[in-house]
Amino acid sequence: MNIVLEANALVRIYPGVRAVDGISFQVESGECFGLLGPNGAGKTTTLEMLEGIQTPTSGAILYRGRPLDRTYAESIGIQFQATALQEFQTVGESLAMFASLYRRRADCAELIRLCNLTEILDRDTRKLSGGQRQRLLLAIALVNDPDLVFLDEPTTGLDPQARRNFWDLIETVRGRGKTILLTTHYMEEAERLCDRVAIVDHGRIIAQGQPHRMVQAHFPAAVIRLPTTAWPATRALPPGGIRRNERLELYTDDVPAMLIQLEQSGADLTQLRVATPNLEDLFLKLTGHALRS
Ligand SMILES: Nc1ncnc2c1ncn2[C@@H]1O[C@H](COP(=O)(O)OP(=O)(O)OP(=O)(O)O)[C@@H](O)[C@H]1O
Repeated sequence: MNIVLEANALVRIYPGVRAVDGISFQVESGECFGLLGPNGAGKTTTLEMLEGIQTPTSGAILYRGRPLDRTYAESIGIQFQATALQEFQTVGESLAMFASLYRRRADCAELIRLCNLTEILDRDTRKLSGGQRQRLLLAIALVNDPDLVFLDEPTTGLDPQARRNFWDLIETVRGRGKTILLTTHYMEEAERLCDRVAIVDHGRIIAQGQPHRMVQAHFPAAVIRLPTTAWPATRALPPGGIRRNERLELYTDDVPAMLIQLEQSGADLTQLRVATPNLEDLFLKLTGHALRS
């Protein structure tokens, strides 16, 4: 296992807030590692410590086995949640300006192709759509050809199509051997992009591992959902059945047997849905509250 980045018992206390409360994980070379959690969980604060922008209150960070030093900034690329772009600059000028800040540089023409910026190179950066802006910010994060790339909620605010396009782009970047550490509060994003995720809540990691394995470890293979009105009011719920947000949920490894049982109980199956449990279900199970409020 080739560990690129290591967070050991990181703590960050702001006045009155324990934003990060003892977070530890390791990021392996070439993987996409995700910090998944709701707003305010402490993801950005954790990322900023790992980027060398914030100093931990306590704990240690190692890059390739050593404490962060002055050369670290040359090895990493950062896509911030909000980057102020210089006004009155085009996309091309903006990229060139950021490139000039580094000794090590990516091939700019290649970067422009990769991030699909060719058509908008001469556009004023204030006139970009959400997706175009994120592609430019990713190009800026890659401008020094970093080994390790930090993406802080890279698709927040994008429409579903732009989000999917951006996921493809992140996968291409990862396919080129970059190690990626991203934060997200989108479960689908973590499941689609991340080799491993750490689920963060109230400044702590409550579970970490490969998304599908984490879900498998906590749930049977399927979840059957019915409106609560579909269940006969006078009958007790089947074993393991739970009521949640006007819905009845039944987790099972044997869907046909459960369907027979439901039918025999007199349940109305017309609006029945069968789904595979996911990270969102896991978050709810572990914390008692939803990932997205
Ligand atoms: N500079 C600061 N001063 C005081 N409190 C802060 C500061 N920055 C963050 N916090 C608090 O620390 C906690 C964690 O915030 P953080 O931004 O790291 O969470 P997050 O998971 O990244 O959420 P978001 O998705 O909203 O960015 C929150 O309670 C937040 O209000």
